Amino acid sequence: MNRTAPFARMNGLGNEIIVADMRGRADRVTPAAAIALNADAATKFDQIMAIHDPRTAGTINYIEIINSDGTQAQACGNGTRCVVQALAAETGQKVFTFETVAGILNAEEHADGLISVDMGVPRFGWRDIPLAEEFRDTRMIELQVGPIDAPVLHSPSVASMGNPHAIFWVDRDVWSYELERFGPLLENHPVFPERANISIAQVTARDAITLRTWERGAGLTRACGTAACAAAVCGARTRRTDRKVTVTVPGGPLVIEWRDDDHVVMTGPAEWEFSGSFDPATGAWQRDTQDVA
Ligand SMILES: N[C@H](CCC[C@H](N)C(=O)O)C(=O)O
Repeated sequence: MNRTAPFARMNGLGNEIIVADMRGRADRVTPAAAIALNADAATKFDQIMAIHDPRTAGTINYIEIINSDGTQAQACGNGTRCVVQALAAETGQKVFTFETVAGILNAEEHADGLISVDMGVPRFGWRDIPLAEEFRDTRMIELQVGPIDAPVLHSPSVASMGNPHAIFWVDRDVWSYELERFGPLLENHPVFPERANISIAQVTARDAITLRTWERGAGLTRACGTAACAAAVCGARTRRTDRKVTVTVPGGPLVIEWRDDDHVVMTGPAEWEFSGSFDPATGAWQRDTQDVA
């Protein structure tokens, strides 16, 4: 087996993604390789989307998701759009069915280049999020954090899109909160036994949310697709928003629709940056010469 595997450096609304082509290989991207790639400014990433051979009939690939701290994630919306764009460019296919830890995802690249991913169904039970104790109403759980000299975050909605999310609703500009200070405290709060992605959401219309996210295992990112989905379904559950909303994250807008069949469909862009090859065991990499501008 060749020591190195191809990769594409991409982004989904600024969420920095490495799409690693692990097809035809028996090995996996190691946490050490992820941490080494993230330590290099040129390949610093939020998530690695490792494309493996299919594990379930009817799917074309199994996608393993690794956060920049080396931990595994069950779902990644922006990264899935990057995988779709990379495979569409390679194969000419426009419709895809992937398997991830969170389940089977269907996706499509549209003629305008935007990509829609069916992110599956949201889960709201306290055991599904998961939470460390029983909360009967996950539309709002009692959780408070924040020093007395700053706006306090409290009473989040919680949901799972395969990965855990807490959405703190605010009525001030989302940039007026020190998410870099509160984020790690909340990510690691004991109420979240598997940690959690922490978002601040401001509803600006029945069909519009502004969102910032401190991601589990990655920190502040310019976009979090599953958080946008979680904010959309929690907005509808708490009657703040309709079931189709535009969620504007620092990197740009995502359109999220919580369909009547309970599936959540996210639509947005993906962008290729450069390609290279890397050693999945160590993270040593080199850029492809032909794409150097
Ligand atoms: N940090 C997340 C995974 C990536 C989510 C985000 N990048 C997205 O686009 O959904 C977690 O550990 O659950």
